[in-house]
Amino acid sequence: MQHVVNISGATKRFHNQTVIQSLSLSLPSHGFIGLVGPNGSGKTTFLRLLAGLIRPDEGQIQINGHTVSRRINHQVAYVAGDQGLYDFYTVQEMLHYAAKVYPDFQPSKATEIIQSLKINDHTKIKHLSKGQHTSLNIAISLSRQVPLILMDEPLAGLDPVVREDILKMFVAFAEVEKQTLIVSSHEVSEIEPYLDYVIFLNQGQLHLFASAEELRETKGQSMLHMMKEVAR
Ligand SMILES: Nc1ncnc2c1ncn2[C@@H]1O[C@H](COP(=O)(O)OP(=O)(O)OP(=O)(O)O)[C@@H](O)[C@H]1O
Repeated sequence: MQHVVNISGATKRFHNQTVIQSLSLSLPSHGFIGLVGPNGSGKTTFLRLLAGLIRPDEGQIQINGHTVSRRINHQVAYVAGDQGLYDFYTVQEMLHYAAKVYPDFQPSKATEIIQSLKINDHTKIKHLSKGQHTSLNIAISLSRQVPLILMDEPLAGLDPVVREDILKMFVAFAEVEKQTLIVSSHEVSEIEPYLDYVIFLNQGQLHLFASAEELRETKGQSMLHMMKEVAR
């Protein structure tokens, strides 16, 4: 199997707290991966390490053979909260900006996604609802031809209708046959049906990395159930 991510013995500490502990893991070069684990298990830190926003104190992280640093953003799209959009732009101006900044950006795909979301592209970013704001941010990432897309809790704080729209957007527009999409979520049962693989973190350690199908068949229990067991 080809791997897009190779992590070997990665450890990350903040002050004296070890947040990611001797983590080793290789991730396939395509598929939808759910990153789950109890609060404080290190999910955000894990994604920030992959995005090159922070460095491991020990160990190695490589994406397609390149050691991760801030310059890795030509290989990685990263979505976290409200970051990345400029309030004073219209949606259309934001897409033009993305096309300038990211050589891999596909404007026609972005336009198609925006239309499917029924967002008017003349609207100023600051006038978008929270759901539209998040959806636009995700749409921009899904329009990049990068091997790895990372999303930190993209469903957090959104109502069920918007969450479902975002999940539909993943299904319709993520190119999981040639890209790897990693999405962290507390809403495990909500994303579970869409997943190809699951990364389970607990107290900064890799509890489990497995194919979702295998888990459903062999464990015969839901991921939510497993997460509750681990958190106990
Ligand atoms: N920049 C930082 N400085 C100090 N401590 C940090 C920093 N970032 C994370 N931590 C600590 O690392 C631990 C893991 O945090 P992280 O946000 O990675 O977990 P998480 O699994 O994403 O949590 P949640 O599910 O609550 O969002 C927490 O105890 C947190 O306080």
